Amino acid sequence: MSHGWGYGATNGPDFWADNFPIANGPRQSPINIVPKETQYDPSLKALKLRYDPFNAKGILNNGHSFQVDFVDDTDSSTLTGGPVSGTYRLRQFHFHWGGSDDRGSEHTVNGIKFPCELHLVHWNTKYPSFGEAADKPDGLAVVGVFLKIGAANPRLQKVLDALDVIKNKGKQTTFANFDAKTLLPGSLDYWTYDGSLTTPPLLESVTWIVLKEPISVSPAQMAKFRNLLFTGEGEAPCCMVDNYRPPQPLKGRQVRASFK
Ligand SMILES: NS(=O)(=O)c1ccc(C(=O)NCCc2c[nH]cn2)cc1
Ligand SMILES: [Cu+2]
Ligand SMILES: [Zn+2]
Repeated sequence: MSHGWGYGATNGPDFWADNFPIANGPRQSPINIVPKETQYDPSLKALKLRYDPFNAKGILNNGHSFQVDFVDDTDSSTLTGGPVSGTYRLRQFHFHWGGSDDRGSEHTVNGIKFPCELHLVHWNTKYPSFGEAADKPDGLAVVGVFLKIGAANPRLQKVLDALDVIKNKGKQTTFANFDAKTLLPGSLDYWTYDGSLTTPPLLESVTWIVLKEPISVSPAQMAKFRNLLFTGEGEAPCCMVDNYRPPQPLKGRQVRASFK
């Protein structure tokens, strides 16, 4: 992906508004979630995530994170229920992480940063494709999962073991037969709010569904994330770390909770 934006001192989040003025829009993401200020909404449905491992396709270093892409030409890996109506198809998942365990997540809870955050990206099948859905107010639904330091998470291992071959920007490899459901915590209790992509083009098209329960990751596993490079082969190497946007103004938005 050749794009000028990044997370560096001269092209990071503070500069994104220069080329993407929506960066200062009314429904930007991520946000700081203050549980005491969220509103329990009994009308919110349970989140229904049905993922078919057969849909996993490949894993790519796109120069700002790495993503696992899914075949999304049928309704075999979907998100339904929760705060959304209709059917959303899983397109990809990716992560954001820090250079050390004290930072890395995009959403924060009571101002607390987690070392890493997983995003499972889905698009609304009322539109013909991801590209068509990406700029519609109800086009995307992203499930956010916090990772907190603890015991090594065996479910992450297959993803982490693939990172050695996609160290540089633009590298990709096949990634078959992966069940993304194994990355989810035991509880699907969530907070939800209307937001945006957290990277340029920062489109205000995302219904955010942030799970309350984190999954675990060990320090050694975090080191594997930090082994990736923002840079392409032959360029001066720059470690892929701190690829997170800080929380954005709530601007009057309500954050609803699916649980008491
Ligand atoms: N962090 S997030 O809000 O979940 C998120 C999810 C998806 C995209 C996305 O599809 N971006 C458009 C095209 C592109 C450019 N570079 C790589 N993909 C960006 C951010
Ligand atoms: Cu890109
Ligand atoms: Zn993301």
